[in-house]
Amino acid sequence: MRSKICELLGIQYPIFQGGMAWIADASLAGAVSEAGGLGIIAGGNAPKEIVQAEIKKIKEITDKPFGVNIMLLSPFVQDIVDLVCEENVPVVTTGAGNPSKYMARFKEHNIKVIPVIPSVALGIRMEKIGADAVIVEGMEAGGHIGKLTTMCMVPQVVDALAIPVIAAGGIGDGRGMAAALMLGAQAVQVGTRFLVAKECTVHENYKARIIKARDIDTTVTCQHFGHPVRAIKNKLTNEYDRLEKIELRIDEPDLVKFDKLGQGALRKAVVEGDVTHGSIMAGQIAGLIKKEETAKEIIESYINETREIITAQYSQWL
Ligand SMILES: O=C(O)COc1ccc(-c2c[nH]c(CNC(=O)Nc3ncc(Sc4ccccn4)s3)n2)cc1
Repeated sequence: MRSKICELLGIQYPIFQGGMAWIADASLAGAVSEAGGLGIIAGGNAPKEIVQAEIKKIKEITDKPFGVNIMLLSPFVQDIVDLVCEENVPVVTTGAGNPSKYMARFKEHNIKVIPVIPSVALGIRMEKIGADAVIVEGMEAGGHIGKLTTMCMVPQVVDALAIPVIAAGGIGDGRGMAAALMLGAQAVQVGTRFLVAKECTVHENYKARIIKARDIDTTVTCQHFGHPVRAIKNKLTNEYDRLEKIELRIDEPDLVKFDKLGQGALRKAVVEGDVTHGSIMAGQIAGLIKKEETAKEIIESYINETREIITAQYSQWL
């Protein structure tokens, strides 16, 4: 199962692992790349030396292609841009903002640049300034999200752009992957399913909450204040809801309260395992995920299920 994206990046399978902040380290990304997908190390909000250590680790784990995700809200974004150029990182994905100001620098260093886009308009702008492909991430995804769904945004971006589209958001098995390919995507990006990969180093409490999650267990906080984020409901999201109800009634809402509530929340869940007061960022597809598997088992199940659906089941509709 090869696509233009596989040729472009030199990967065996058209499956990216999402560069999830605080979560996507060399252990997870290295295992994904070794299994034939594109492992992606998270830049997140981390300083240069932390991300540099993960890049050096992944180069020891695999000689296959890998990527680094640059989260454009990070206070260290310029340092991470310098780092991916210095370390000859082959692929960069970007999120949570517009990477236009760094694009020339990436292209000078022959880096393949694949921005996450929340709309057709930004996709058109990214194509114009030289993006190699775009990741269309629907609001079904975990973490920081846009407003459109994967099902609606993918075909519209496919029609609007000539460069390849990678679909992300709500793709939890071969059914979602087959659907994304039918919508015109050349590959998929998977986040939530890789949270329960054996090589993922998130706290076991975090993994347990994903496995236990039902379809209705995620919610979106800060829809009106700052950056909308999807996570599993807990005391933290309840506190966000309480604050939002109060601040919505005020002419000049106090955004500092929301920043304070969110500070360190993801680390609290990922590292300390505090799934009551920490932020358990996860997508709506968490309800489909029932067990921990290796990255290799996850990737092979996506590929085998997608092949089965497109060859066997698809013909019944002809
Ligand atoms: O036109 C513009 O400037 C706006 O452009 C964009 C707006 C949004 C996006 C976007 C949405 N989703 C993504 C990719 N996904 C993500 O970036 N997911 C994330 N999860 C947790 C994160 S950590 C965080 C979260 C919020 C605040 C601070 N830190 S980042 N990019 C991309 C571009």
